[in-house]
Amino acid sequence: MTDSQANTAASGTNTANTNRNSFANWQPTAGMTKITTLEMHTGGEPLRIVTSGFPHLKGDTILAKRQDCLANHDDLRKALMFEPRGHADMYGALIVEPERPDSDFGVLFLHNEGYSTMCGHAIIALSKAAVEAGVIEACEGTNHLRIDAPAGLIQSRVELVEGQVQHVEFDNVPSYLDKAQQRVEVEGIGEVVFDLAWGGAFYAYVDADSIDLNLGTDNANQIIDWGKRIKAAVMATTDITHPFEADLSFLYGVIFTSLTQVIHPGSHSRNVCVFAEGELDRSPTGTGVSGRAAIHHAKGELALGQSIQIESILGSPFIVTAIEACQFGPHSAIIPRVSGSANVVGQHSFYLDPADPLNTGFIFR
Ligand SMILES: O=C(O)[C@H]1NCC[C@@H]1O
Repeated sequence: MTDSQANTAASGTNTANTNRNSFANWQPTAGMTKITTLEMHTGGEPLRIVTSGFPHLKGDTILAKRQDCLANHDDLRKALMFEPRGHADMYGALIVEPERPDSDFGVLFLHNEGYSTMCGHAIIALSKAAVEAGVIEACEGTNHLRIDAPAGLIQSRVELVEGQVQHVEFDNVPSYLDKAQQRVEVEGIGEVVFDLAWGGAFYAYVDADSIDLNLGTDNANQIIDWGKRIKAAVMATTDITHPFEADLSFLYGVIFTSLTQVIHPGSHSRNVCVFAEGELDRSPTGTGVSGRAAIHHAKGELALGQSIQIESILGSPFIVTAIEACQFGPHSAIIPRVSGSANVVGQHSFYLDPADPLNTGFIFR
């Protein structure tokens, strides 16, 4: 008996003309907006790259385009990040025209609360995809990319061996320790000691062992809850000022670190980042490991040229190297170099139906 005969026999009379594959013939109705994406992850952290369907953004700089997106197209960010198309921990990248004449492209980073200033896991995924998709003309050996992010110019390199991507790394913006060993009282936790550092975004770094916080996957809810509480307390008590840009002067998240809770013998430590509206980074956080390198360098624990491997809540690794020292406004800074790996998981065609009451989505967090 064929599949279709079996189907007819099992389901009774009106199924003679049933074609179970005809769902694939569905076509959008007039008025629907179509947005296509390439779906990737870097060390487990999702990246939804918008490939078509997003309106052109106005502004000569990436920060101006970021403002335009927030003011005029924020519903599209929500539609792509929130359920039912995304989820509370979704992350996205929107490719825009660069602001520097010799850059390959510009990028805005999207998350559950708004638009971040820089994103290392996204840069790793975008660099790999740019080579594989032909965004730049790639060759065997080292391919160089220049990407304009809100926080500044990011230079990445993609190593191709026999047509396969073998290694991706990027040099971040100058990163520095802003305030060391600050103390804050946090409701439900008690006194928390943190370092404030900039690595393309501002984070409060808290030693998880000092507050008895388990950084395992089985404790994700408590990590998110404590991350949100500490973020609120730090924001209420701490001056956060980028040396050049008011638009970059905000606390993005809290990074819990641990030298003891590591699963790979090669790992120096673990980073678990809670950012935006309680998003939990599955990767070790590219901007976060940049801030870590700056902190360790400032404390005399990481020399120039020295690398450490930092693992995520999943154990996925990034390697960060302090490659050179520089001055960033009033701050002694370093340039961090970060490497990690990313994979493609799919491609989507999303539709927004004006008749859908949940068009712009929802999240539970
Ligand atoms: O890798 C990073 O830098 C990012 N991952 C999610 C939060 C940060 O933007």
